[in-house]
This record gives sequence, C-alpha cells and structure tokens, in this order.
Amino acid sequence: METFKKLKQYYWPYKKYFIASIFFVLIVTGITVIYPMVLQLTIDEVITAGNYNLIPILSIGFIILMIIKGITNFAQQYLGDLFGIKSVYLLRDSLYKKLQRLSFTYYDNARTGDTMSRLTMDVEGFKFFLAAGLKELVRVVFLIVTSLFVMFYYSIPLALLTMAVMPFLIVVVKRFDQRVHPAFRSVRKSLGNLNTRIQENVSGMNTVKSLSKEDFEINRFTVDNKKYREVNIETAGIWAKYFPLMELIGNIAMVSLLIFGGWLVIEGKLQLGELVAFFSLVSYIIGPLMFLGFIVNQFSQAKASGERLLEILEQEETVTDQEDTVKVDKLEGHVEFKDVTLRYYEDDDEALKNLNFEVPAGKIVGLIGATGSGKTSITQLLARFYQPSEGVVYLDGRPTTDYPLSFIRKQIGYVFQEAFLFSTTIKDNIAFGNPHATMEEIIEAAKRAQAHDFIMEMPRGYDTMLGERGMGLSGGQRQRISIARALLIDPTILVLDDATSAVDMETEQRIQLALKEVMNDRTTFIIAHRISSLKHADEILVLDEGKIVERGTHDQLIENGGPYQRIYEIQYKDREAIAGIN
Ligand SMILES: Nc1ncnc2c1ncn2[C@@H]1O[C@H](COP(=O)(O)OP(=O)(O)OP(=O)(O)O)[C@@H](O)[C@H]1O
Repeated sequence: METFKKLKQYYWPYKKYFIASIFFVLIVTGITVIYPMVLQLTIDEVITAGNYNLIPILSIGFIILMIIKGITNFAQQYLGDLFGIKSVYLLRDSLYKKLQRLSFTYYDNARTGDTMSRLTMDVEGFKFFLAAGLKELVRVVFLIVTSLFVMFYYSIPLALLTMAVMPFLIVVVKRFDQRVHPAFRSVRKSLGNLNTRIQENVSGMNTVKSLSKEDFEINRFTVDNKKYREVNIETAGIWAKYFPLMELIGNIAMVSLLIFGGWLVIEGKLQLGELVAFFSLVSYIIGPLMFLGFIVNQFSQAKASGERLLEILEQEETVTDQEDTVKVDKLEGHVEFKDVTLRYYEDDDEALKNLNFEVPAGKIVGLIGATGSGKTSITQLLARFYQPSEGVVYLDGRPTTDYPLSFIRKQIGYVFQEAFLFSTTIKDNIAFGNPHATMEEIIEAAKRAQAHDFIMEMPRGYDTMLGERGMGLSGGQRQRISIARALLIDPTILVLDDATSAVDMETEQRIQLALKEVMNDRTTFIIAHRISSLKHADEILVLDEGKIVERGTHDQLIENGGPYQRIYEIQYKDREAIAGIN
C-alpha cells in the first residue's frame, strides 16, 4: 500500500472520475444481485403459485433493469478508463520532467533501455490497475458482501456453508499474491535488462561490427532472453497452478451446496426458487473470488511497476537552485576556481585536487594533459554538471550556486567531442539552444563554425533530416554543427571540449580563425590534445592527475622544460619526421 500512497499525488487529482465510476459500479453490482431475486420470485410466486398474470410486469421490469445496467456499465467503464488515462498522463509527464532535472551523477549509472521500459511498460502496468483493477476490487468486494446478505436472508445454514469455503479461497489468493509479486518484479527487471541490451547493441553497432563481436552479442542477448523466458514461464506456472485449485475449491462448494440445499428443499425448509437464486448468488461469489486472484495479480504488477517508477521519482536531485538566487542579465565571464577538489563518488579518488586559478573575462584558456587528467571535469564544474566536493567555483565573483541553474547553463556554451545530434533537421539541430533564432542567425552561426558550405551541398540544405546519431554526416561535420549550435546561444563562456578533434588541420585552422572573432569578447576554454588547437590561448593550464602542473603562455611553456615542452616536441618532431619523408 505504501507504493500507492506515495504515488497518490498523481491519481488523486482525478478522484472525481474514480468516485463517479465507483458509483456506477455499485449500481451495476446492485442490479446483478437483484437478478437472482427476480428469478426466485418468478419460480416461487409466479410459476409454482400459478400467478401467470404477473409475467408481463416481471418481463418489463427485467428489460428496464437490463437497460439501466447497460447504461451504467458504459458509464463505469468509460469513467474508470478516464481516471487511469488522465492519472497516467500526469505520472508520465512528471517522470519525464524528473528525468530532465536529475543530475549527471544519475545518468552516469542509468541504463537507457531500463529507463525506457520504466517509462513505457511500467507506466502502462500502473495504468491498467488504476483504470480497471481498483474498480474491479471495489466491485468484487461489494458483490460478495451484498450477495452474502441476500443469501443469509434466504437460508442461514446454506449461507454459513458457503462462508465456510471462503477462508480456503482467501488463503489460496494470499499465497498466490506472495508468490506472484516477486515473480512480476523479476519479469519487469528482466525486461528492463533485455531492453538495455537491445538499446546498447543498436547504439554500439559500429563497435560490435568492427570487432566482429556479433556472435558474442548474440550470446549475451540469448542469456538475457532466456532469463526473460524463464521468469515468464515461472510466472505462468504460478498462474496455472493457482486457477485449477481455485476452481476445485469452488466446485466442491457447489456440490456441497447442491446436496445440502436439495435436502432442505426435500424437507420443505427451503423453496425451490430460493435454492435456484442461491445457486446463482454462489456463482456470483465464487467467480469474483477467483477473479480476485486476477485483480491481485494486476495489483502485484502495478505495485512492482509503481516501485520502479518511484525509484526514479524519489531520486534525489543533487544539483538544484538554492533558495535565494541572484538575478543578473548577463555574465561578464570572469571565472575563478578556489581550492576546488572533485570526487565523483564519496569514496572515489580525487578527479581534481585543490585547484586554484583565475580567468579574466574575455580571455582564452587552454587545457591540456593526458587522458583522465581532469580537463573535462574542470569545465563541467562551471555549469554545475557536478558539484565540487571541496572549494568554490566563482563566476563574476559569485559562487556558481548563487545563480539560477538555467541562467548559467544559457550563459555557457559547450561543444563536446561526441556531438549529439537529434533526429530532426540540421536547422533545428543548430537552433536547439535558441529556438527563436532567425534563419539569418542560424546561417551566420553555421558560417562561423565552417559548416555552411557542406550544409548547402546537401540535397535539402538546412532542411536535411538527420538520423539519430547524425547519420550521413562525418564526425567533423557533426562537430561543426555542434559548434554552430553553441555559438547560436551567444554564450558568455564557451567551452570547446576536444571540439575540433575530428576535423582536419586545415578546417580546424579555418574554424579557429572564425572563432577568434567570436571568442573576442567571450571567456573561452579550449580542451585539446593538439598544441596547434590552443597555442593562441592567453593562458594554458597543463594538467596531470587532477593537478595543474604547469601554466603560462605557449611561448613561455615551450621553453619551460616541463610536460608541455615534451608534448610540443613530440608533436613538432612528428611534423619534422613527416616533412623528412616528403
Ligand atoms: N562521470 C564520471 N564518474 C566518475 N568518474 C569520472 C567521471 N568523469 C570522469 N571521471 C574520472 O575523473 C578523472 C578525470 O576525467 P576527465 O574526463 O576530467 O579527464 P580528461 O582530462 O578530460 O580526459 P580526456 O582527455 O580523456 O577527455 C578520470 O579519472 C575519470 O575516470
């Protein structure tokens, strides 16, 4: 119940639909119980007593009851569905919004396929219970209670005999729930794994094929697929065992009633019509009691799904706006790191160790160092993708936490090495951060990023549709679209994280020349492995294992006798060697 209580805020706003549908359910159920009573009257008061003149009235009564039942059935069904559909809309919407707010730390561990299956299958599972299960539960309970009332009215001994069977049925239903709930959790989890496997395989198809790992992937998938099959078979087994058992108990109850009830009629203690009505009522109870298993099953599935949805909804949002953020129109671009240490996880090694540096507004900083030395980590702290474990990052003299998150993220333009493009037009991809940009502005940004020419060569130019991973474009072309996208938000701080690694030297030089003008009044961080990409920087920070080991301009560093000079010499020697070959 805890799960449903926690999720109440998503379905309770629509309680009016639920309450209305329950109202109609009660009417339908009431009519259902009246049927056997009319039957009893027909047999005992009309047929046996020979009052045939009552037949037309009874028939009309029956027809009116059926019409009312038909209309109320429609109403309860439709309103129940509305309740489920509207609640689940809100739930799905909230889940998606939550996903947008969760920090990078969550996504570092989240698996796409699993998240997808939570947002689709689990949400649907929950909906099914809200739309049908919950209402059915009320119907069944009401039906059983009212039927029992009528049964006691007809014959107390027979009603007591019927009730004697109930504890057996309840025990079976309870045991069923205990077994089927974990089984459904496993089914959901296993489906999540399967989806993750498929999604990773499709996304990483290049790697799979280039390493000829198709068979390996097939085997891995087969293992997960088998697991999914097994958990489904196990669940089906629980179902298959349960229903015949329920039916057996129900049939034993019916036969006992027939023997005992028949004897009561023979003894003249019960009328024939009452026995017939009693039998109809018992079948109304036994059916729903067995159906209770189905509802319990739905309930279990919904509970399992609800738990998985809550795992997302209750995730802590580690990076949020503090209460009193300052309102500024635009940043100037002054950056300062003061005693900044970063650990991605509490007991993890330090990715950045006690960093101190300052960048005046409008200056260009180059970051260079071995892979894993902390270059990206520095830039990710600027826009609060992660929080420093110790120390403070200042923007224009204020801690980054003083500003609203959305503000600083609009002020900082990132171009990542892995440029992600959405499956829409090139134009929309460039305008992603600034959907109000005019076509002229989009073209201008593309020109600066050296992307305009190749875009114009495409059959539909800026309206060319891209595939999920920018299909049809080379790595360098994707990077240039991504640069145009960053330029279009007119950021105060620009971060180029290995942003030109996939373009050739000549294009890079052209991009740099164009960017020079763009970078004029912006603070720019350039992360690069090629010295040629950052030698124009006002200051270059050389990183090693999370520490700044050297800093200065290119001219100072090439004579410093440190790691920068070594990198320079390696890259320079390469060029000489190549020149020698020529
Ligand atoms: N999301 C993360 N979760 C945990 N550890 C991380 C994460 N991102 C980076 N790290 C670790 O932090 C350290 C610094 O990584 P970072 O990506 O900043 O290096 P980098 O210098 O940019 O490397 P590269 O040149 O390969 O991009 C590395 O040891 C890396 O394993």
